[in-house]
Formats: sequence, structure tokens, C-alpha cells
Amino acid sequence: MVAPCPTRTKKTKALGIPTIDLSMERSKLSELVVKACEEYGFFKVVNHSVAKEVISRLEEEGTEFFSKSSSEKRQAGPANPFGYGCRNIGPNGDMGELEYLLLHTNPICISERSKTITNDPTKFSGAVNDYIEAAKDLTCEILDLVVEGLWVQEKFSISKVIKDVHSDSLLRINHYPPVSLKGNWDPSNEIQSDNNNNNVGFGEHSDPQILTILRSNNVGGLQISTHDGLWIPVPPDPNQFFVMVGDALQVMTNGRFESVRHRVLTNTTKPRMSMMYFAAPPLNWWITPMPKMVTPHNPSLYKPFTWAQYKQAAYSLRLGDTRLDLFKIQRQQDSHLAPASS
Ligand SMILES: C=C1C[C@]23C[C@@]1(O)CC[C@H]2[C@@]12CCC[C@@](C)(C(=O)O1)[C@H]2[C@@H]3C(=O)O
Ligand SMILES: O=C(O)CCC(=O)C(=O)O
Ligand SMILES: [Fe+2]
Repeated sequence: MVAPCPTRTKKTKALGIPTIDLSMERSKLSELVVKACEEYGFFKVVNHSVAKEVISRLEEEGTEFFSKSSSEKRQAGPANPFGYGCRNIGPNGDMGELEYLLLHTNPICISERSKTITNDPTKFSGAVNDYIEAAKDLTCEILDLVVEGLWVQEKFSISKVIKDVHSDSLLRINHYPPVSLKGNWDPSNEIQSDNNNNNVGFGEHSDPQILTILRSNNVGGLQISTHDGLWIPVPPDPNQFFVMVGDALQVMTNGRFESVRHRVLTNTTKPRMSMMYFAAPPLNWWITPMPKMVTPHNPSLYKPFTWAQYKQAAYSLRLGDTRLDLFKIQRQQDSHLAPASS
């Protein structure tokens, strides 16, 4: 038997994460974006136009908030689903080694929620709103490239649903304190560990939305799963952004893109802080494949559903569940085959 060589596998795969330079010529750029979405559902963007100061202001607000005492932080919670959450993820018993702030991106919601988060709500909401605007612009730029690269009908736009005032996009700031390897193992809790006994900060899942824009400090832990089920560690890069295909974009491309499954393992010595912008349509928006993605040879794989229906399904399930299965159209693929003889 030939044993696999773990170092080699890790190195080769780490190099495999696509990096896309947004300053490139547009037609080549859209081609590369589509290729990365098809192959990994994940890529890193460099040469984006988000100002460093917009990133550092949100980072400072996050650091200040998470350094408060537990009782102060709990005043902004519990997360149901918005607000401060600690270890509980979602309503169905999922747990992770993290604490977080989950916010709706509507400016009125931000301004109300900020009052429970900090003594200087104007400064906090200013930093959050500026970051959201920048992340939204980056998302729209990428979605326009997706549409161009797929050669879908002229004038078709996914970015317009993200810009809609009723968009249901979210912002999450995650903080993963360092956790020693199995150090505080407690038989009563539900924290899982991977095969190497690393603690799971945020369990395996895909994001339900259209696209996620992720940025973290210089502490690693994020891993993505390839289509063949291998976990690839993503080296952190605080000045750049990572882009993830979500379930809704999988449907819009009729399965040509697949949402990327990902997870976060905790570091043993350093705290990780990450910020995610989850780009979503308005609640009443129908999620269906784009016109050119459906042909007689390539019929729709999914029943039509609204974003509200999909969210309801997501919140009724566990973090790691493949919720899109609920909306798949079952076709008799092998109907031309003779029934198996008994
Ligand atoms: C366990 C859960 C947390 C989650 C809602 C869910 O029931 C399943 C999806 C989870 C997720 C993953 C991406 C970000 C997030 C905010 C979302 O929209 O879906 C979270 C939800 C959450 O933390 O509330
Ligand atoms: O914290 C991270 O790096 C990723 C978290 C994540 O996947 C999420 O919040 O959906
Ligand atoms: Fe995620």
C-alpha cells in the first residue's frame, strides 16, 4: 500500500486557491472569475478598491467590542438571529468556539443595534455602514463579471438585487479566541474536533446567500472543501478579500457553480477575527436559474422558491445540512435503463 504524503498534498492544494487581480483586462477577468467559481466556488481578489482605512475602522470597532467583559457583551445579545452570540450558532443546537456580532445591513437596523453594542453608536455605525457600502460595491463588481463571463442575456443583472434597498444582506464579525488542543474538553459540550484534534471554531457549511465577501486578520483557520471533498487551508491575507459562492448563486447558475463548503479551525495561540458580508436579495425575490442557464438539454435542477422560503428552510435545519436538497427537482435519469432482473 502507498501511504499519502500529507505535506505534499497540503502544499499543492494551498497553491491551488485562485487569486484574481481585479485590475486586469475585463474580458480575461470575467473568464477567470467564472473559472474560479466553477472549479472551487472560492477565490481571493487582489487590487480591489476598498480603502485600507474602511477595513481598519471596522477591525478596531470589532477589537474594542470583543475585549469587553462578558456581561457587557451580553447586553448586545442573544443573537436571535441578530446581535451578540457566544458559542451558539443558529437556533438548532450548533456550537462553535467563537463569539460574534450578526447584523442586518439595513442602516436603520444598524443604528438601533449599535446602541446596545457601544457607548459611541455613531462611531460604530459609521464604521459598519462604510464597510458595508465598500463590500457591496465589490460584490456588485464581481457579480457583473460573473454575468459577463457566463454570456447570459445582455442587461441581465444580479447586482441590482444586492443594491435594492430591501436587500436582506447581512454582516457578521466573528472572534475566535485561542483554544488549546482539546485543552478544555468537556464531555457535556458539543464542540467537535477535526481528525487532527483541532477544535472547530465554525463547523462545515455552505452560506445560503448569493455571494460572501470574507476578510480576516492575519490568523488562519479557514478551510474550504474541494468538489472531491479535500479540505484546503486558506492562508490569511488581511489586506485582501476572499469570495465564496453561496447556495443562491448555485441555483441562479443552475448548478454550473456549486456553493463552497467551508469551516474554521481555531488557533492554539492567537485570536482570529473575521468579517463577512453575506450578499442576499430582498425577501420576496424569486431564486431561479438565469435564462441562459436552462435549455431543453439542461433543464432546471431546482423548483422556484423565494429568498424568504429558503431562509426559513435554512433556519429550520442544522448548520452543515445541504438545504438545497429540499428544492431539487427529482428527474428519472435512468429511465432508459431496463429494470434490474430479480
Ligand atoms: C445553524 C444555522 C446558523 C445559520 C442559520 C442556520 O440555521 C443554518 C445556516 C447558518 C448561516 C450560515 C451563513 C451565515 C448565516 C448568518 C446564514 O445566513 O446562514 C448563518 C446562520 C446564523 O448564524 O444565524
Ligand atoms: O470566520 C470565518 O472565517 C468564516 C465564518 C463563516 O463561514 C460564516 O460566518 O459563515
Ligand atoms: Fe460561512
